[in-house]
Amino acid sequence: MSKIILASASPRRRELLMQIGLKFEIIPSQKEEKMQGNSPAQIVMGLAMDKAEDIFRRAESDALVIGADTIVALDNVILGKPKDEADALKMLRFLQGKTHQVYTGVCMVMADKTQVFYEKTDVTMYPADEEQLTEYIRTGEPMDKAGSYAIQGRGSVFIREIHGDYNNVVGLPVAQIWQRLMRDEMTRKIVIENKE
Ligand SMILES: Cc1cn([C@H]2C[C@H](O)[C@@H](COP(=O)(O)OP(=O)(O)OP(=O)(O)O)O2)c(=O)[nH]c1=O
Repeated sequence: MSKIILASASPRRRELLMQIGLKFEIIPSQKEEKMQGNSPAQIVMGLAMDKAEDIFRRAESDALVIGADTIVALDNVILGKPKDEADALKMLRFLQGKTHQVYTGVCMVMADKTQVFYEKTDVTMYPADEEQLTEYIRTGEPMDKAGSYAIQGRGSVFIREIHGDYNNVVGLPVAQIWQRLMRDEMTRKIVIENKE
């Protein structure tokens, strides 16, 4: 039986993959995240590949390893996780009142096949003043999130509209992952073996 391994330390990703009824192991990649590429899509796919391939090298040869990375993009500026609270405030000031894109890259590695893809979601924020943003940062929620907000948490108060896959914003486009797993005979078999 082939194992499914999620190469991620993110509790959001774990929950989303559990939500679609899969059994899997978690082995987070410790690899330093180096952004490379000319577009947000290329960057997230590259980072997802780094994480998945790092874990695949150490896994049993018949494993299916899934890695992912999420970033926020607006006007050619790319936002990852904030370095500190001042950085989080800068990001939220920039995003408030505007529409940005959330990109999650996914890489699924198997011995004889690798699939790399991404999903993009448009997110529009309400305008917010300095006091609201500072108060939000004080909750600590933004600190480990790309773009310094969590749509699934208190950050939801800033969200006016989204266009696209909600789960993609939270960190894993499970619908696209599922569709791709079902399309391929080999991965479909692995899913059936690893159903919860
Ligand atoms: C925009 C947004 C991001 N996020 C999260 C998803 C990701 O966990 C995080 C972006 O950081 P990532 O570097 O993509 O992932 P991670 O470091 O949390 O986990 P790992 O590399 O081990 O897989 O931001 C939310 O939870 N809600 C949101 O609304």
